[in-house]
Amino acid sequence: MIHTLHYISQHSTANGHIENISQACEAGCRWIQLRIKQETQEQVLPVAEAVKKICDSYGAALIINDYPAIAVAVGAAGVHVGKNDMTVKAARAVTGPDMIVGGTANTTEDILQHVADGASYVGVGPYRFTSTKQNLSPILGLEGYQRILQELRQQRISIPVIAIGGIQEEDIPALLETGVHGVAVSGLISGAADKSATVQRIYELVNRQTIWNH
Ligand SMILES: Cc1ncc(COP(=O)(O)OP(=O)(O)O)c(N)n1
Ligand SMILES: Cc1ncsc1CCOP(=O)(O)O
Ligand SMILES: [Mg+2]
Repeated sequence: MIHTLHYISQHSTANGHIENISQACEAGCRWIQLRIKQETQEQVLPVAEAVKKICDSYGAALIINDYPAIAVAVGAAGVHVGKNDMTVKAARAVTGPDMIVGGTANTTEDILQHVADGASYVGVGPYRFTSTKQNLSPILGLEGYQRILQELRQQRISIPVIAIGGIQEEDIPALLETGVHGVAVSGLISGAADKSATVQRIYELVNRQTIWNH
């Protein structure tokens, strides 16, 4: 089952990612994506091994950003790949059929391709501008999600859509109303003064909507 709250790590150092993920787990996050940019696969591997142990101790699922081979090597739950990484099909060829493979999408066409390639979920964004990621695709806004989710329903396409990009707590109810399955956030939790309280409020928002939708 794809969770409704995805936490994406961010820090400038390897140890910072480990600390960052420990804190997110301690605050209650149970779906963690290790996202280290501007490091080699060799440098990311030991960090992935360390955070896998942390995630296991909290019963949290670990997704590795960009590197399917690392996801396989550390026994992570899955991998997330974007347009500049590789296709979902290529990632799936590395992970095999059972691992979670997520793909980034900015359009309905992107989503259809990921579905055809065997994606488990799609990360769709950005919702709004964010400084967490560089070279953003066109901003979708609420209208973008309304249009894309409607197109998916019209085409009878069913795949968990995870909204991402600059998402704040107050955005979540309206985003879920569009039909998205959940949200992926980084800055909202990384920068929170009280991470536990923030995570608890986000879970209440995403889970309340899940109950309404079913
Ligand atoms: C859940 C989720 N959605 C989208 C992304 C973005 O992935 P990508 O486009 O490959 O960009 P980077 O994160 O690698 O900079 C994501 N990581 N997670
Ligand atoms: C990885 C990624 N992909 C699109 S926006 C984004 C960053 C999400 O982080 P934040 O929640 O801090 O905007
Ligand atoms: Mg990527």
